[in-house]
Amino acid sequence: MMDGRRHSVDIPISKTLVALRRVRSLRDPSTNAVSRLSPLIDDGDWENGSSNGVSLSLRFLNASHAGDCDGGNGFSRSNSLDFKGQREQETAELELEMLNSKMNYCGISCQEGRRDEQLVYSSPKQQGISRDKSPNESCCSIHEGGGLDLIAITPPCNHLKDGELCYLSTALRVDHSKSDRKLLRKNHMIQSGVVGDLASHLGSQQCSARFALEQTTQDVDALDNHHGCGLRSCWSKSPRFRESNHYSEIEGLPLILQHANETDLNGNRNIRCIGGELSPTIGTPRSLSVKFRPKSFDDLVGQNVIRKSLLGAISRGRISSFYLFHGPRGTGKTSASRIFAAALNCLSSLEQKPCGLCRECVLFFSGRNKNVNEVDSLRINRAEKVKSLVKHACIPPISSSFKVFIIDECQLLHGETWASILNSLENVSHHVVFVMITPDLDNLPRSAISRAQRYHFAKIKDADISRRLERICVEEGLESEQVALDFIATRSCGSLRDAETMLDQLSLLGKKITISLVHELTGVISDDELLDFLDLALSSDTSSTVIRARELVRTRIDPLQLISQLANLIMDILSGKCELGGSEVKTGFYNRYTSEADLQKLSHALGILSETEKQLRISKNQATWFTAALLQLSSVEYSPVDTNTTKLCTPAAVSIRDGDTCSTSPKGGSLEHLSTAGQSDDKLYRLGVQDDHNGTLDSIWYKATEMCQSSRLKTFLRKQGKLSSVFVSQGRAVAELDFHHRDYVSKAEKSWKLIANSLQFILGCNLELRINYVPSCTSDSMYAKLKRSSFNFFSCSRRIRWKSLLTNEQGSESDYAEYTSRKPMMKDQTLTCSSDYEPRVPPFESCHGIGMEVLSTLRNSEGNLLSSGKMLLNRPDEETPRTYCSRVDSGKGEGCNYEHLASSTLDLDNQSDCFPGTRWLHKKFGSFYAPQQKDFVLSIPKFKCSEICRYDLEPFVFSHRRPNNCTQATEKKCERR
Ligand SMILES: Nc1ncnc2c1ncn2[C@@H]1O[C@H](COP(=O)(O)OP(=O)(O)OP(=O)(O)O)[C@@H](O)[C@H]1O
Ligand SMILES: [Zn+2]
Repeated sequence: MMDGRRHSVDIPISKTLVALRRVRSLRDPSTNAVSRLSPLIDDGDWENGSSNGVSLSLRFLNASHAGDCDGGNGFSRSNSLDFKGQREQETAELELEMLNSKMNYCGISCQEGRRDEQLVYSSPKQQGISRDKSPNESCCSIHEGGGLDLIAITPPCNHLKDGELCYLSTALRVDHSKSDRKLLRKNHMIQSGVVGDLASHLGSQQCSARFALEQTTQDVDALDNHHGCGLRSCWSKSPRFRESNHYSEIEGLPLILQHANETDLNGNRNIRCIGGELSPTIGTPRSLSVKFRPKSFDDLVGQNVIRKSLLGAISRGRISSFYLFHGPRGTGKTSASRIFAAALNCLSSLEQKPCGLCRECVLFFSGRNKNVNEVDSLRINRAEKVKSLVKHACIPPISSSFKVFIIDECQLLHGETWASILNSLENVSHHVVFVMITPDLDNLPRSAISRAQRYHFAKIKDADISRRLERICVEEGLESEQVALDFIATRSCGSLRDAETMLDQLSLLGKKITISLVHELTGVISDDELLDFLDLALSSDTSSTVIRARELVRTRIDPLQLISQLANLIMDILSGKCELGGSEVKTGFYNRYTSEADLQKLSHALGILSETEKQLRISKNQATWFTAALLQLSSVEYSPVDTNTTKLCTPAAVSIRDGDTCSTSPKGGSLEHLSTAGQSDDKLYRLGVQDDHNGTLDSIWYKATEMCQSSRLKTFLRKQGKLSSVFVSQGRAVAELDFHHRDYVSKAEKSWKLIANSLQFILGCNLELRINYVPSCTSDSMYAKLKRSSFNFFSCSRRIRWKSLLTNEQGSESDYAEYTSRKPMMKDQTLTCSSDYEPRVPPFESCHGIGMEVLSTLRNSEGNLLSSGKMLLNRPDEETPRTYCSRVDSGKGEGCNYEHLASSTLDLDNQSDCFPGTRWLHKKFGSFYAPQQKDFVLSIPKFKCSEICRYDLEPFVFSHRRPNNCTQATEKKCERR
């Protein structure tokens, strides 16, 4: 064993002597550690290794050191994993690469005892390649015709214990001859690479040998640190690394991002994990999320299917050339892409990849693997850049199995860039893999999406996030309350990065992470406080509610935040997420709100809050809106008949229409009394109606017409029009304006905007205006009936409803269709569809898919509400989308096909082309199903219907829950979607 370790190096003698001197000069003054080398060097044999060189063989001092290192079987018994299997090919590739680049290249390899061999690479100028095969010898050999200084250091591995890593480092000093330097400069090549990194792992013993050879125009030190091997004390510096990157060097621009710091950290941390030690060179990570970035698939939280699928692809060797990782932010897409890249090149024969030990892994995690590139998606938008990238991609990888391009935020790529990359996919080598990452799949070209293997990174479950935070707290030595971590998890909306960032911030406070601390930091109130507050708001104690609301707003809480907290809380209650138990406040609350009526009250409250949330976003006077909304919460009363509908066209309304001032407009009364006759169960209330109006419809109409600039119009409206009803409910008014002639209706519609604005001004709240044709001879009861069966969805104005009123009392859809106006009712209007939601089983269909009731509101370009309605969407499956809508004013669960409804209410000339009803809805809503997520946002792109009118659709905000009667089969469908 004494001679068992022998590093044989062939170098010119003159250079060798210089090298020796340099070795001594490299003594670490703090530890004097280089002195350990002296015996090695002293013990070295100088041999003539080639015709014009000298071979330097270095032996381990004694066999026991080596034995310590390899567990008694010699270092040569190291397990080099797959490294051997690929070495020959790689060797050839490396040689080729080096020869091509006219570089002198030195190779060092560490071998198993069975197949010890010495690989030496040299440029054509060099005198030869020596292969020295001597069992039980670990050799380093270098030929360098042009002059080479070499220092070989073999640390005495006498401190190794089981499970520790031992790094055998070889430091080489390479001086190129002047001519070589010139050559290098000429070629603008700076080459560095690790020729041989061998990590060995055998049983409980881990012994990793790492050889680094870096060849640059300057001196290069390849260093490694480790406790136990004493190398850390030998070399106090971290490895100096000069990135080699053909692509960026060719371009002169660093298109390929190298996260030097981060990957360094990664690398060090990875080594630390394996070896169980902290690297002394590690800098302090900038954040917890950087520090705890997953390094293996096992570290990836909550993405099990993706992990299995990617590992399966690797183990079966079925690697696609184009992957697309998409999903919400902070869910691990970037991390997974890096792990995948590492796993693709990992040399381990084990299933678990990346192993973190093999040469490729070590290179990768130290950020030195030139075959894994992160590309700046903005920069490659330039034609020449993408061309160059594609060119680079066409060159097969040299030393690794795969060349991987990771393009983050690929939604920023231009169409031409996509085209170039996609076109190149067929030409690139089988060993090139593109991993595109985006949080926004909708903004990618269809051609890209369809060609990629897509992986959706779902939001991470709160429980998983909480567990991860707990682990981080343990590792970081942070004291924390479980409930605080749970709260952070809930607040982070499925993004682990958000959660980690919040934890990071909290950790800076240097205190135990408690729930109150979290509340303080995030500016929210606790659940108990919130429940108390909700309780108060739902009670009729107006003054206490206002006082408390003011208090909260004045102190610390943002109204918008509070509204959304309240909405979330109500949603949790309605969905049964808040279970009985917990604090006293909670129990008390749940005990009080158990009946159907209470739940309805809550769902009404949810509607109000959601509406208010929208108002708050655009309002400067948030506190007022906030308080007004709170006061509305208590106004909602349970109506067992139909609590979800706003009564617009009821017999009561007819009586109002007739100016039943007794019941509709008491003296000096306010609008809240206008329509209460016969509907005591639906308490309507007034919002902002000015008191100087006497409240009668006639007076309102008079005031409104007063505002008309044109006297002709004023006269016309006063003479022919009649304000038949005004209802104010939940902060918005619905006004019905009747005309006895169709031509008048048309004329009035031309000025609908003006009328709506005037009424809005008078009433002081949002308004939905309906212009109706009512034949003068229609009786009240008939009128009421007809109105009840009319459709009022998306209506900003109505015109002829029933032509044959006198002959056909009931009317029919064909009548309706026949007399629906063929002219656009709105021009250049902005239609804003905002949605609330209430999962409801379609009343007219059994639940095939997901039923969802959507409250859609129509606003004008000023943001004022013109119309609102509820529609019930039910999409049974992908192939046969069916969308239904229930009429807002029917109240009986009547539904109609949306296509019909859309065309009828929107009154378009050519509905099939311009507004293809169901198809439109399907197109717009088709992508919004994300049942696995509780809340999601649907962004609807601008929808243009150029010939008829313009409708801009604002983003929808949905919260989705499944209908109660969703069967198991349906559930499965839901899941799939
Ligand atoms: N699934 C996960 N498992 C473990 N850690 C995660 C996971 N997702 C996110 N993280 C944490 O969040 C940080 C950021 O993750 P990553 O960059 O991979 O997310 P991303 O989905 O790519 O986000 P973005 O779309 O914003 O780029 C990681 O460093 C890690 O600490
Ligand atoms: Zn590996």
